[in-house]
Amino acid sequence: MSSRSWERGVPVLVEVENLVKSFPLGRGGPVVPVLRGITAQVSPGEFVAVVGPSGSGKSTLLYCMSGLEPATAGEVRLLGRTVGSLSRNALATLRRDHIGFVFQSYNLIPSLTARENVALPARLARRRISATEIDQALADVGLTEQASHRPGALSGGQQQRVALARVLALRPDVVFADEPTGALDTESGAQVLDLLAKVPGDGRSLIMVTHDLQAAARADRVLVLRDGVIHRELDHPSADDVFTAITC
Ligand SMILES: Nc1ncnc2c1ncn2[C@@H]1O[C@H](COP(=O)(O)OP(=O)(O)OP(=O)(O)O)[C@@H](O)[C@H]1O
Repeated sequence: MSSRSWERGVPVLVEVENLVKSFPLGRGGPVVPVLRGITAQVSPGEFVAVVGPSGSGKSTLLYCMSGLEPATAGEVRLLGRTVGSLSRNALATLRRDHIGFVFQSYNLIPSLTARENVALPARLARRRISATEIDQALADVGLTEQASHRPGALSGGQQQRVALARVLALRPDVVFADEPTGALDTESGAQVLDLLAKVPGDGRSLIMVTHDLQAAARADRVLVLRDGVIHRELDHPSADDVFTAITC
């Protein structure tokens, strides 16, 4: 890469350069490109939304950016480390210590209480996290009273807030969110979005895939994907701007 941003003294948390990702079309079928040369950077404190038509490659971009999916070609750097050159363990450690994920499906363990679900990743990662920190994470998402409830006794919005508390308790530098409000009603979705929107305010970055124009309009920057390339990039757009960029 010609001018690495951190070499110029500009902190960048996530950087992709000419990212290409291809998948085989069915078993033994031809390999088709889904991402066809994407270059983007995300700085600390930024909220970046990724929008675009269904199948344009939004989730694939998120998974490649976060190191969950290997790139077919091009470079992905997380906190200045080139993902493709890391060992599987080093990548897992980097993700564990710096990255958080929020999915549309909350992925909570049904047999564990909200508090236990929040504590689990830290325990698995052998990270010290106090009971006070766990309680604070649940309080931050407004679920103090539900701390001992199991997911089955919580609404979808509450479950997503537990999932968010689970991520935020580990204080990741970058939070990746894939349609985090996609399964929620308007009010629950707005609550989850309000909480997510605080992440960049705390100096961390939030990268969120969404179909929700209003949600995208809260981002500092919106990447509009079409057919696996960045079709438009918008700064502080309105929901109407986002709609126009997706459809035109
Ligand atoms: N693991 C995979 N194997 C094969 N093809 C895949 C895989 N993951 C994604 N694809 C294909 O890549 C294309 C883009 O998928 P992706 O989920 O990234 O799009 P998207 O923009 O997030 O779509 P949506 O808005 O519907 O969620 C689709 O055609 C999809 O079928």
